[in-house]
Amino acid sequence: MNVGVKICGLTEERGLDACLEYGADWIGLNFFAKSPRYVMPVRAAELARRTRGTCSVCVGLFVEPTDAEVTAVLDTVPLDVLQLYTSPERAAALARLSGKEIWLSCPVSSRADLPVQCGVQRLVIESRAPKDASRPGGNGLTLPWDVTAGWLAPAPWILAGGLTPENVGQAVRMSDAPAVDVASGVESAPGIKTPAAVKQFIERARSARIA
Ligand SMILES: O=C(O)c1ccccc1N[C@@H]1O[C@H](COP(=O)(O)O)[C@@H](O)[C@H]1O
Repeated sequence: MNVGVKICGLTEERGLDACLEYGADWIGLNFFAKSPRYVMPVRAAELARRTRGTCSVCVGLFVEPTDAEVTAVLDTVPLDVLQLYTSPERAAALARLSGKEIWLSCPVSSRADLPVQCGVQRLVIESRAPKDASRPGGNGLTLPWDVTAGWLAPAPWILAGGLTPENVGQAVRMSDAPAVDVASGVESAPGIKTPAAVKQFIERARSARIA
């Protein structure tokens, strides 16, 4: 099975064009204002429109958003999916409000943290941020990849946290992840993706199970 790839935190065309050229399945736009990868909705709309007519799907990332924040972004940006850092109950409410496909981020540090049920379309299994971190993701931290081996996932899922072109192959093999997500691991600075790293990340994720 082909490993799906999401590249998250795009802020500029050069990085985005690399993601489209090398066939990223999902393009992440970050609407968490405290993130160095935050994009204003008007700018995000320009980037999202560039993906139309390609095979890549646009994902908007939100941290504990209000209804008004989500509605304002959706009024401007043609998003396909909402990736949420919130509770399952709030995710369900935002699914009803937006009518969009919902992904829910699940912070994981051990097997006990893995969800056994799920009311969303996809789970993002991600390293738990340190208590003093300013954001719940995008910190470049890995989780122990073998925690998901043998897990009966209640929904499709994606592995995130500290992935790089150098470690993504081992991460896919150890975790058995069907898809992977990267932000900081393919950047020269927050939000600025390196085309060669994007290419290498996608190639190595895709060939991980063949190697
Ligand atoms: O990237 C951010 O700044 C960010 C801010 C708030 C929540 C999530 C964020 N990023 C997401 O975190 C994971 C892992 O990122 P990394 O590869 O470890 O840098 C990924 O899903 C990003 O989209």
